[in-house]
Amino acid sequence: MSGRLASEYPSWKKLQQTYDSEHAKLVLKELFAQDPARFSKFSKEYSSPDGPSVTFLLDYSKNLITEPILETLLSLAREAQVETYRDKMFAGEHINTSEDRAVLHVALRNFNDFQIQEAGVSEVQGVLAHIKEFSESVRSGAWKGYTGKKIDTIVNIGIGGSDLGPVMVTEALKPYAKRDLTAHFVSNIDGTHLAETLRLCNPETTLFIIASKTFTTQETITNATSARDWFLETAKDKAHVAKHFVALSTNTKAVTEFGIAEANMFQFWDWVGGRYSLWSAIGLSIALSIGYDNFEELLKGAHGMDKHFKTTPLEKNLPVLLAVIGVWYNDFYGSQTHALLPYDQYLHKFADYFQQGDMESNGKFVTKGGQRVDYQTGPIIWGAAGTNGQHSFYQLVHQGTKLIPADFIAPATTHNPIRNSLHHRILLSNFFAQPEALAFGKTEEEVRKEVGANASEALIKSKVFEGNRPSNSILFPKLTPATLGALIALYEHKIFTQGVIWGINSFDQMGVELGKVLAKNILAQLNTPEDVSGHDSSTTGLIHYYQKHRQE
Ligand SMILES: O=P(O)(O)OC[C@H]1O[C@H](O)[C@H](O)[C@@H](O)[C@@H]1O
Repeated sequence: MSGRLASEYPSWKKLQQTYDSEHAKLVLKELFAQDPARFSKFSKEYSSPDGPSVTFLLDYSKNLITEPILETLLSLAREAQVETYRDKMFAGEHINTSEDRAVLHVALRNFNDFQIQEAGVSEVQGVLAHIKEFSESVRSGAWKGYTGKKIDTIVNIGIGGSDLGPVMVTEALKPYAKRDLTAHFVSNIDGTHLAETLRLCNPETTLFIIASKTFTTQETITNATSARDWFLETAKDKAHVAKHFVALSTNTKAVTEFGIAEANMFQFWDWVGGRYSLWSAIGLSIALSIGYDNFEELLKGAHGMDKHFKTTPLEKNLPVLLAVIGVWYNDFYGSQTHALLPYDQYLHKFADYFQQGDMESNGKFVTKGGQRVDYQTGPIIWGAAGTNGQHSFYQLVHQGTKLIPADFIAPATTHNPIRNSLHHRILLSNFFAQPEALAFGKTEEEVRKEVGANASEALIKSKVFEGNRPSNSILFPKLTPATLGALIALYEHKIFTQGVIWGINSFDQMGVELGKVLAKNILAQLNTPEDVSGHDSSTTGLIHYYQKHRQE
């Protein structure tokens, strides 16, 4: 984040030399055989420094690293001044330089530990009190709809960071949810998303939460306006909007212009990045679903991880360890992607969430100083809940030609111990088996023994697992709100650390602008073929084909 090219650091050069001369010798099977203490050297148990108890085990021993390699990776983090930039973030310095903004999601979950000077930070507690009061009144039934009925459905209308966090967390913490308060999330501008959701809603008992930091996002404002039209078809009187629409935003003017009173607005600030905003007012749907106390546990769990990140030496600092190991694969092994594989159905949106969290943060080719990087930055993040992925894409992860580092994530205890936790034991046996299979594979010799003398050479080769495919494993006692908070913060700080090493600004998102501008221009040209101008022949041809075939 200093804006320097990472490839100029002495440790980067050393890592390149190490990779060139040693990577062929980095064989997990041998590394484990040579060192019986490998697991204890390369695993760490996290315990929350204070607040609600959170513990988990991070096992990073199945990575293609040795102690000297890890030391050099940590030196790289030091040369890139990760600690200095971390402290600048926590102090409220404007490290988002292109937008001249502080980056203070840590202030949203700060329970009086960090002293942060920035406008708005002193208002955080007031907004939390507003969230508490409002969510309790909706959940208790004290808040009534326009015909005097209690709210039984909430619809969060938002996109990107104003959608993905609330969806992921409400799904993850469903065991804590009020089951008679149904939560829906509408994000896509495709009218189908709203139409299919409204089919499930009763205007008398539905609360719409319009979530948009800017309150100018085309999808959200269009969906919100259509939802209001739908509501008024039944409710008729505009005065009833106040009981059924609230806004989560930084833009008071646009919210009031939309017709939502300031009293029904939950404020946040420009130093909350969209993809880091679930901890802010954007988390209202979470608080409504799981209750304010659980929402606060989520914040406290994250705060514990913030303290860990802020105070722990780099060699024991879990987000930093994940970050530098990721850099090793991304920049030296040439891995293009990183898979997030939670063995927990409740975490089925975890990878979706971190697609934005990571790829919008670190998908940048220019350093903070404006130089084109000469190395890879953010990986492609993807994944799915286990064991589903095993029956679709794991074939490629095991035997394909690409190296795909993966994080396996699982709870020791399930919220649904059906058949005496039989399901969970089967699930976890897979959680243990997959990293083992990836790391150690199956040799040709082993295959030969198994298939017998008559098997063809081709069959034997096709059954070989080369192994040596790296992974991290994260195992925690149970998926509680605080544990989830800590896990999310773990990845947030991993992303931060990698961004600093790569010298990029992880907190702007210029790359989403061009498409928006072009779409606006095209929208004005869609009516008639004569209006279509200024495009290449492909774009023109596509628009003309649409104009010929649409039925509206
Ligand atoms: O919350 P909003 O202002 O509506 O923004 C919603 C989303 O849209 C933008 O395009 C950004 O890329 C995202 O970072 C943001 O989360």
